[in-house]
Amino acid sequence: MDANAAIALRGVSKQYGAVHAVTEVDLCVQRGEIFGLIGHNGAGKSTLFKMMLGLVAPSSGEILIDGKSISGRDFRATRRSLGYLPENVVLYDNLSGLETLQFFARLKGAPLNQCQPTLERVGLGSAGQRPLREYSKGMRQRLGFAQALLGSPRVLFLDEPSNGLDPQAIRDFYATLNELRNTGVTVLITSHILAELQERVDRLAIMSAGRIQALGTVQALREQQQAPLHIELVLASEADALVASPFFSGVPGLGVQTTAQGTTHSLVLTCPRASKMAVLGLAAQLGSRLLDLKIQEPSLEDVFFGLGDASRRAA
Ligand SMILES: Nc1ncnc2c1ncn2[C@@H]1O[C@H](COP(=O)(O)OP(=O)(O)OP(=O)(O)O)[C@@H](O)[C@H]1O
Repeated sequence: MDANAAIALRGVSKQYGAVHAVTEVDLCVQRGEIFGLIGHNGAGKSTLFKMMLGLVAPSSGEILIDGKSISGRDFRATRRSLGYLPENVVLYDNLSGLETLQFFARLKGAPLNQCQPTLERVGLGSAGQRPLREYSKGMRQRLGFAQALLGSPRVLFLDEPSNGLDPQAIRDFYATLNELRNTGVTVLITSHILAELQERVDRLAIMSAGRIQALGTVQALREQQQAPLHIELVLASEADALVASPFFSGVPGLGVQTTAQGTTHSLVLTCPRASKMAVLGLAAQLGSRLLDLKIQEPSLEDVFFGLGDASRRAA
């Protein structure tokens, strides 16, 4: 167990009666990492978050945040350096955005003069005086993010933070996370929008039925799973003839599909990683018949579904 890590878990489990919400989780998140946690509904992500925050006691196992045990006496001080955006943040409609942040700042012991700059940081600078009943869903979510940022946390736990955000707001949100990461802040984030996480996390864990099924960078997970690549060959002449010919038949495990759009014909090859160079070598032999070549890595969604039924199981 790495006591220098921002977050270290060993053998962490949580049972609610007969329900095994989290089972034997080992995890280590380094300082300054943006770490994603994905999994089906009921996989145990929120429970894991709540245990790391000290809000729910583990049934067994050990959790260190910044080297401090969450069950230790000095965890109260560590807790002040944590920020949490819950999946459903409860807000009071009659308070303004600024009053809401001031309320959370008092609870957290954060300086009140951080509230207005934090509102500005999440793009709500001019909406601070308006009551929350006038806020849109996305504005509420930004305000939830703002309260998580109060007190300049060293570790941020964000449970589905981009819910209800428009594309520009999602960009702004991740730009803020990158700025925070550059100052050494550690970010744990859950999302069901895998395409959004794919380019934005340093590493991630895939949870299923309370357990971590896979862990690593997106690229490492692709390789672990041996998820196939898609290689598209755009051809000058009709592709069908090429499929009929034994051109690619020597490459093991290759799936071949033809597509046609107007006068352009393409071959889409589903290619095992190990056969990539063999396919590229053959493609080079097509000479001027090959107009273009596109290689598409499997998406995080492909990796997720590649884990089989377990990754899709709902509670
Ligand atoms: N307070 C509780 N009492 C009993 N069971 C609970 C409690 N909280 C969670 N569970 C159960 O623990 C399991 C994990 O739930 P959890 O909320 O951690 O999943 P999740 O991965 O966050 O799901 P989602 O993606 O739907 O938010 C589920 O079976 C859930 O019903």
